[in-house]
Amino acid sequence: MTSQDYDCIVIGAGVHGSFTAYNLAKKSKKTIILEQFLLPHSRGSSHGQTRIIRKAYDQDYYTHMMHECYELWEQLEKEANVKLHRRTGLLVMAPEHGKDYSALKCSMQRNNVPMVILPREQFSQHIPHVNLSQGNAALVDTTAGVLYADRTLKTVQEQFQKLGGVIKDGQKVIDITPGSVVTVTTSGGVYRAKSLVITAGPWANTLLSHTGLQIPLKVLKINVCYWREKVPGSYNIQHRFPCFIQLGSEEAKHDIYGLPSNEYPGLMKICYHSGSETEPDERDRQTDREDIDILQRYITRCFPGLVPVPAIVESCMYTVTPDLNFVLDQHPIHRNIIIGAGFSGHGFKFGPIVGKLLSELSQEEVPSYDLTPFRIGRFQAHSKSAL
Ligand SMILES: Cc1cc2nc3c(=O)[nH]c(=O)nc-3n(C[C@H](O)[C@H](O)[C@H](O)COP(=O)(O)OP(=O)(O)OC[C@H]3O[C@@H](n4cnc5c(N)ncnc54)[C@H](O)[C@@H]3O)c2cc1C
Ligand SMILES: O=C(O)[C@@H]1CCCCN1
Repeated sequence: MTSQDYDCIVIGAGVHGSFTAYNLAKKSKKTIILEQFLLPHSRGSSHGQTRIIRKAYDQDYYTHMMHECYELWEQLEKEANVKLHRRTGLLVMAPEHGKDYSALKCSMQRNNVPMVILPREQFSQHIPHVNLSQGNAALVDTTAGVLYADRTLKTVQEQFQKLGGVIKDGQKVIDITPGSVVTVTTSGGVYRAKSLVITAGPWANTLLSHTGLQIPLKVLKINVCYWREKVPGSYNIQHRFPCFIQLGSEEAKHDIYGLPSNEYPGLMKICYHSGSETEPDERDRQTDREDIDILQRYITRCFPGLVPVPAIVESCMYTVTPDLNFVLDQHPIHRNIIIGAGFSGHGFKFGPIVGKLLSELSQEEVPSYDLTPFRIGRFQAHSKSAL
C-alpha cells in the first residue's frame, strides 16, 4: 500500500474549504488546507466584511438546512467566544402578484419561518427612508441578519488549527493525480491523502481539469458598492435598519440587495445580484459598470436618503450554476474526490452545513441531507434532454 500523509487534503481556504477542514478535524481526521494566496486575501468569493443570513428561500431544502445551520453558527460563536452574526431582519420587496413573492411567502409559511407582513399603509412607519415601488408588497424574515464574513474565516481557520489542522497558504495546486491515494502537487511540495475536497470557488473548473471533469459554471465579477447616507444614521444597523432584497424591480432583470450601514460608517452596501463574466485571474480587467447604472436609478427612486453615486466599489466573484443550486457531490469516477462548487452568490450562510456535508462525503458517511438538488448528474440530464 502506498503511504499517505493525510486523511484529507482540502484545496481552498474560502468559507467552504475552511468549514470542511474544521469538520474533518473535529472528527480527528488529519487534514491540511492548501491555499494559493497568502491569507487573508481578497481575490476569491469569501472576503469582505458582511453577508446576509436568512431562512427565507422558496425551495424547502434550503430553509431546512438553514434551521440546523443557525444552530451551527451559534455553536461556533460559543466555542470561539466571538460574535459572528447580528440579527437585523430581511425586508423582501417584490411585485405583489408576481410568482416570486407568493412562492417565497408560501414556503416561509410552510416551513414556519417567522415573518411579518408589512401592509403598504404601514410600510414607511416601519421602514423609513424607503419608497416601496408601486404594485409591490413587503414582508420581513425576522430570523435574518448580517454575518461577519472576514471574522468568520479567521475564526473557523483558527479553530481548525487549534484542533491540530494544518494550513499551508501561498501554495498553488498545479496538479492532482487521482487514485486510492490522491497526490496533490503545489508550487511548494507534494501531498498525499486518502481523500481530497476541492472547494476552489471560481477556480473549480481549473482544478477539476486535472481530474477529467468540467461542470457548467460561470464566473461573474460583482461590483460591491457602498452608498453614502445623506443624513448619517438613516440606514444604520444600530437604528435597526434591516437587510433587504428587491425582487423584480422596473430597472433590473436581476435582484437588488443591500445591508444596513455598519462596517463603513455612513455607508450602506447595495449591490446588483449579477455581473459580467470574467476569468478569475483577470477579475480586475473586467470593468463593466452597467450594474452600477441600474443601481443608481433604483437608489434614486427607492432609497432617497442615499447619494446615488457609489462612494466605494469593491470586487467579489460569484460562481454560478445553470440552476443556481450548489454542487455538493463526489467526483463521478474518482469517488474519494469531493466537490463543493457553484455557490451562485448565496453560499456563505451555509458554510457550517456545507462543511459538515462535504466532510461526511469525504468520509463515505451517509450525508445528513438529501443531496439530489446538488448532484453533478443533473447537468448531464440537462444536456441530454436538450439534444
Ligand atoms: C458580492 C457578494 C455577495 C454575496 N452575498 C452573499 C450573502 O449575502 N449571503 C450568502 O450566504 N452568500 C453570499 N455570497 C456568496 C458567498 O460569499 C460565496 O458563495 C462563498 O464565499 C463561496 O466560497 P468558496 O469557499 O466556494 O469560494 P472562495 O471563497 O473563492 O474560496 C476558494 C479558495 O480556493 C483557493 N484556490 C483556488 N484555486 C486554487 C489552487 N489552484 N490552489 C490553491 N488554492 C486555490 C482560492 O484562492 C480561494 O481562497 C456573496 C458573494 C459575493 C461575491
Ligand atoms: O445569499 C443571500 O442571502 C444574498 C441574497 C441577495 C443576493 C446575494 N446573496
